[in-house]
Amino acid sequence: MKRVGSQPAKLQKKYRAEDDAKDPIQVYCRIRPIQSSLESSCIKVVSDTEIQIYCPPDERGISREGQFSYKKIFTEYETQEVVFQDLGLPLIEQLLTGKSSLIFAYGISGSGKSYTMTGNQEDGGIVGRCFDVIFNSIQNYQARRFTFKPDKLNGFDVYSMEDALFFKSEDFKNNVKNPSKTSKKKDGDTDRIPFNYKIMDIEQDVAYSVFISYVEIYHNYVYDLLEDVSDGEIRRNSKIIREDSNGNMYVHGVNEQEVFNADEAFEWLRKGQLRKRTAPTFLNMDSSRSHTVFTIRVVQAPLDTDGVSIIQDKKYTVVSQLSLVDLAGSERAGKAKTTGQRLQEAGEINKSLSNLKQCLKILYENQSSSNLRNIAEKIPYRTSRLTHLFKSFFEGSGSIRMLICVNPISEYTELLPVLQFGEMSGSVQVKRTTPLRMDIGLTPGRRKVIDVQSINRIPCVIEEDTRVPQDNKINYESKENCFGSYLNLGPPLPDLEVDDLLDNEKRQQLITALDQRIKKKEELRALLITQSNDIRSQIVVLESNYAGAKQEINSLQILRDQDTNKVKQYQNKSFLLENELASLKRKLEFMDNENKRLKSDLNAKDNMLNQVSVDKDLLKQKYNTKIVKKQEQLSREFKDKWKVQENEFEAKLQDKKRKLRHIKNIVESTENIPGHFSRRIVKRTLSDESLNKIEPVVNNGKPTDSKQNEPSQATLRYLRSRRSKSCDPHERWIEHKPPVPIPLQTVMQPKLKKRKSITKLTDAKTVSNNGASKYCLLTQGSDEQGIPEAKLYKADIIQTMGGGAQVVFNDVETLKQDSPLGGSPVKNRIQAYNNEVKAHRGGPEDIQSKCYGIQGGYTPTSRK
Ligand SMILES: Nc1ncnc2c1ncn2[C@@H]1O[C@H](COP(=O)(O)OP(=O)(O)OP(=O)(O)O)[C@@H](O)[C@H]1O
Repeated sequence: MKRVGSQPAKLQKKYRAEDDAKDPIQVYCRIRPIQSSLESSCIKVVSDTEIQIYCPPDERGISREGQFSYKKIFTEYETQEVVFQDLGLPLIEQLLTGKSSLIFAYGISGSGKSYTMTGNQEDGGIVGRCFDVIFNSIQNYQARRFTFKPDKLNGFDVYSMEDALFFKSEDFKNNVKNPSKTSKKKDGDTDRIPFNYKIMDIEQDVAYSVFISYVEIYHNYVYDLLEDVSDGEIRRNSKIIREDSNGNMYVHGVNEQEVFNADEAFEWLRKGQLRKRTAPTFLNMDSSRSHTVFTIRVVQAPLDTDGVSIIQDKKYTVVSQLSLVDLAGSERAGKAKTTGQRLQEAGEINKSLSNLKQCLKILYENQSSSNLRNIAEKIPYRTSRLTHLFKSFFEGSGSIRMLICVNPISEYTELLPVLQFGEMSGSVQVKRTTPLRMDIGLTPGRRKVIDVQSINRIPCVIEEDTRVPQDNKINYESKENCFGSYLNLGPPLPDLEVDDLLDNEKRQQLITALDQRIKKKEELRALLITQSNDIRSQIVVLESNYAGAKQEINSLQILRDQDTNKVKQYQNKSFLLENELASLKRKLEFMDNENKRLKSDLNAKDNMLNQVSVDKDLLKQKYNTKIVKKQEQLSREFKDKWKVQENEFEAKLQDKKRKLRHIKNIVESTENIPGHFSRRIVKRTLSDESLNKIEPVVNNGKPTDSKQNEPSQATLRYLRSRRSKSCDPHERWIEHKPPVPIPLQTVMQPKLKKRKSITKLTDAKTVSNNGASKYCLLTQGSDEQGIPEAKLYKADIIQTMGGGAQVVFNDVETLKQDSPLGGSPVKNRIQAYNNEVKAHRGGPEDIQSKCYGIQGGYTPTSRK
């Protein structure tokens, strides 16, 4: 016989040691629908396996977001059925093949964990659907009630049919005595809608029994929710967790109920839920205050060679379990608004959840490649009952699935750790438990043979009506003998003794009866053949119909799948669009506020600008009046100064006029100077009319010919002029001198004792190598009035460290010939000379030009 399932302890351990394969914890995420249109979601579904959460910008304009990936994301539109098919159904298949699994729902309070795990009457959750699928699948292969009984050590004892019948009668008596302990439907309980799904491919040569238990972990104590206490009884004893001989953890002494159909199991679930501790909080009106663990255990034992009875050997019994855990929600006291007892509960819940997180984290770190030292840190399973109970799962006694439930209206900071924990858990690996097939040497298909023969249906799997007797009355109607008249070949054979064969009459009766039977047999055979043929042809028709229907179903399924996918895509799209719309709305709101703020800023600045311009105008006005006042004051001062200066100039003018008059008098008195006092006189052109007037030279009171009397002419001479050296020495001059000699002091060149004269300065060594300490640059030019002047720019020569010299100018000396009467004597002399030349050539004679002619043109030479 080929068997699928977890094996007896020793065998299992042997196989596990050989098998090092590991699987990651499969993490799913379900998003709860938003209940009010006013609430906005902070979750965006990116794909089937990825979601994004984001946090709207805070007051500093910083927004945050995070992306997480899981095995699958169930959006708010996914139904309970879809969630079950993806999450629960594969685990039921495993369960029936003897493999254990664990599902736990994790999330913040009010995120939909209980809704997903247990659901409600109309829309059952994973637990209820598990019952339906299990019983739909095994209904023809169930063992008689009480064939298996828990041995209190997490195993099961197998009993014979007689023992089972005995236990059954005992149980029946108990139920009759204590009707309150039997579960009854209450008035008002609506009928739940069963989930019609059946696993077809299950092992048939075994008999199955299903046991359920339901515990809660409250304040780190384990309580049995199906404990055999009457409903009014308040307190139950806490249970302890133990390890069985296979290393599996179990709740010692827990009440395991054998159930025969989904309704019965559902009744127990309902009963347990009534006992479960819940309380209203701000986050959830029916908040779980404890972690609950619903365990379904399937016990399987192989049928014997005949396919009739179960092999009563414990070592061939296979037990697998599915634990469905609804964790209490993590909650912040502030948000849940809990106080007193609720606050204490929340503290305990958070403590056990954080230990669960810690265990998985250490498991992950021990497994991760970054753990280079390869030293596994001890995992604190025992710190909390929750992790202690599932220690064996984390160590590889079954597969684990986690469902992260999220409420999209939760805050970013609340969601972040939940989603991070989920993502991290998805990286934790647990040992793979492959269902092992053990050949116990029996022919497969034993049950089928018996079924086909339809003889004596397997007593061990005949199900009696297991329902609780209505009104405590026993229903004695047993199932009808189904073999009926087909096996009756005719009238009964006459009772014969051996001696009766000698009696002809009796022998004839026997022969007739046998003939009738033979005839009946022939008839039956013919009937069988016709019926077989009919059935065959019907089967052929049915098969062809079936093939057609199957094809049609397949094509319909394909169409349905396509439609479903399309619908999903549209749903996702619309969800994304809604999210985008919401975020755009938020942005718009933010921009509106910003706009308003900027407008008010602008207005304030406008007002400020107006104020500033008013201030400016006032200031301008103030300064304008000040300027006007200042101008008036300045013009008054200027007028005063002007008057003073005018008076000064007037005084100076008068003084000059007086001096001129004095000179004039001197000049007029020259007629009395003896003729032999020949002297050089320079005639000046005077601005003063009286001075400009040149009077003719008078000789003894008589006017003389100008040419004749040239040397004795009385002319205005410039007293400081110097005789030019360029005059020809051979010329002979008549010198007309004034009576009083005038000192000649004009020096137009410097007198430098030790000097070197140069005309060009091209080489710096000329200055540096001559041992000179002074430098003089001589320039010659004329001033604004055209009077020639020589300028001496004097400097010190300072020797530098590099062997050069630096010339530092520190003085300017200007040499200029000036006349007390103004004008340029040199210029006048040049003019006079030119006139003289003209006069010599016989041009018009003029006393003034003659005077200049005597003096000759002297151009001061410049020294360099
Ligand atoms: N997918 C869903 N569809 C419709 N309603 C939902 C869904 N998920 C949750 N709800 C509703 O949200 C409410 C809270 O859900 P539930 O009690 O399952 O939260 P919880 O996570 O178990 O909370 P706690 O941890 O406090 O027990 C319930 O009224 C439930 O009906």
